[in-house]
Amino acid sequence: MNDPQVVVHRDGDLLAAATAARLVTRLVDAQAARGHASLVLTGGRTGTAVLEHLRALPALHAVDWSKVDLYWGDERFLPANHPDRNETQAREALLDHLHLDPTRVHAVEPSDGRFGDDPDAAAEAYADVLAAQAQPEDHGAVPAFDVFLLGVGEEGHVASLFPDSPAIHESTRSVVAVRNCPKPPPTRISLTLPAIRQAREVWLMTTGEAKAAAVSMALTGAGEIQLPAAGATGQRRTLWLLDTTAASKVPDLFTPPLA
Ligand SMILES: O=C1O[C@H](COP(=O)(O)O)[C@@H](O)[C@H](O)[C@H]1O
Repeated sequence: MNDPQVVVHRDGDLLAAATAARLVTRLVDAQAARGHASLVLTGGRTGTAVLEHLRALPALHAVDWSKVDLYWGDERFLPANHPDRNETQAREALLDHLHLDPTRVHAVEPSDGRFGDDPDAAAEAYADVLAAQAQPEDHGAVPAFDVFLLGVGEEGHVASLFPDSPAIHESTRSVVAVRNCPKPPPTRISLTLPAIRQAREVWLMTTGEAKAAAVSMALTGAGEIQLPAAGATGQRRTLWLLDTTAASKVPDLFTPPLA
């Protein structure tokens, strides 16, 4: 497994702007290599801020967005177009302003969708979507995503994998229904750690003093059951993108002083 890399930005706005620029470069490189790219989106404040910055970036159009497969690492299980759905927020922040191929936008079923109010059926259907997109060279039940974006909760959750919840113990399925979440809404759909770990690159992004303890523990040997962010790693790269306050408890080893 690769060692995590840590990049610290002066504040949250700069972090979101720099991550947006980094994302354009990564997607352009993937398309140059294979003709297409894949990106897993996250909900939450930092994830949405990155998409807003992307929208304003002139280099945005260096990416051929019609050849980007978009997925969500987790979704709040709510009716279609609900303002709290991660999909709705991503569409408003960026996706509605791009020329996407709708067949490459892989959203999680809403609670008033094909499976009605049955999160297990919606989770199973999303696992089928991911399996259908996985290529033999991906060696797994989900695609080897180019970039998997993740926010990090104060208690160390990533996607909708909360500490010591049934979902964080999942070792075979790629997508699960999550109930009784400590953060509203209580019912969600989430990719699991085995699915996250299929990604080429995992980028964990967070800001603020309230996240500092979780970030520090994840980087210094916490177990993934108690601190799910500790188990979110990429095949080629695991990148922590932080502002100075979220990084304030990270040992110097990870954040060498600038030359
Ligand atoms: O509810 C969620 O929260 C996390 C973290 O959000 P943040 O606002 O603290 O950045 C997010 O990663 C997840 O996708 C989302 O469903």
